[in-house]
Amino acid sequence: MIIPVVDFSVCNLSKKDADDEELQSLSEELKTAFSQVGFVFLKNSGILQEEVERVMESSKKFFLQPEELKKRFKRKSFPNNPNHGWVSMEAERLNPSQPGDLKEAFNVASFHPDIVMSHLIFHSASFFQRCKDLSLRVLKVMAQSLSLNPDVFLNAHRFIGTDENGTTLRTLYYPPLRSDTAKEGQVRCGEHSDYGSITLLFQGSEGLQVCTRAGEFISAPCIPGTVLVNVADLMQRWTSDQLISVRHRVLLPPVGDSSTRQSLAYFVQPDNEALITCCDGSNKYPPVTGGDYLVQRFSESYGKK
Ligand SMILES: O=C(O)CCC(=O)C(=O)O
Ligand SMILES: [Fe+2]
Repeated sequence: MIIPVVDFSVCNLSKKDADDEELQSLSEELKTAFSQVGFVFLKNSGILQEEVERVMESSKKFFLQPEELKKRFKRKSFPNNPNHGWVSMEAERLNPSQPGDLKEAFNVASFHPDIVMSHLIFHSASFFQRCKDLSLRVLKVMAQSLSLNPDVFLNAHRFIGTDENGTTLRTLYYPPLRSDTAKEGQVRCGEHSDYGSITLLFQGSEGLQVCTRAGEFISAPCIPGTVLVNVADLMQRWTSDQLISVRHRVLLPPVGDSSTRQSLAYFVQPDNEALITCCDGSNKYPPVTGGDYLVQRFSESYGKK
């Protein structure tokens, strides 16, 4: 199995409307990718490599600062949005059965005026908007690909970028490390599937592994200029398992490799109040609101140590 590369030109961010015929083949390609692999690379989305690099560079400056300074931005210290802020090394375990992940992260989840406008947030605010625009385009084609009302997913994503919606731009920093000093079972990012509707991922270098339907992990290549999009758990539930949310992880670097790794993940979440019911009317899963589902999933990855 390989992750397909699909040309998103017809819905490129610089374009207004797509031609129906061209949309038809794009939606078929997306449906095949999302129902069989769960992941797809989009090329010609409109988001440029320079934009990605700018956010990664300003993020790196933030992460290289002394711990004392970063602590001032700690996650859970922003009253408007408890998810906003810095996540320190080993604070999070995406696979709760393993030790804490060897990564740092900064969640950009709120743009409230009283949130300190650091350099990082300044660059990430415009990137957040670009990712929002792209996500809405992807969600629309996804609905079309399942022969649903094209607005069915969009109607539940009206408040991205406000405190009524949990969508987060997460900048991830995996510092250099010696694999032989890691704890037993410890990795850079534990095996997990994402929580929300879809995730956009921009990798600075290779390292991500994706689980196939046969249960083996394959390495996702790093293809500059593309965006890797995956289906997340709530979308799988919403589509009664027609689209699949698959597990993925980032292992330790090979022995002797002391490079840093960076990535940007844009986790798209439905609005807190949006009620997610199986779109085929099957009621295979009970309805749940976007907000309740997210709170439940967060409690698992930051749970008891
Ligand atoms: O860093 C990566 O490439 C993946 C990170 C990831 O899967 C996540 O944070 O959910
Ligand atoms: Fe993930």
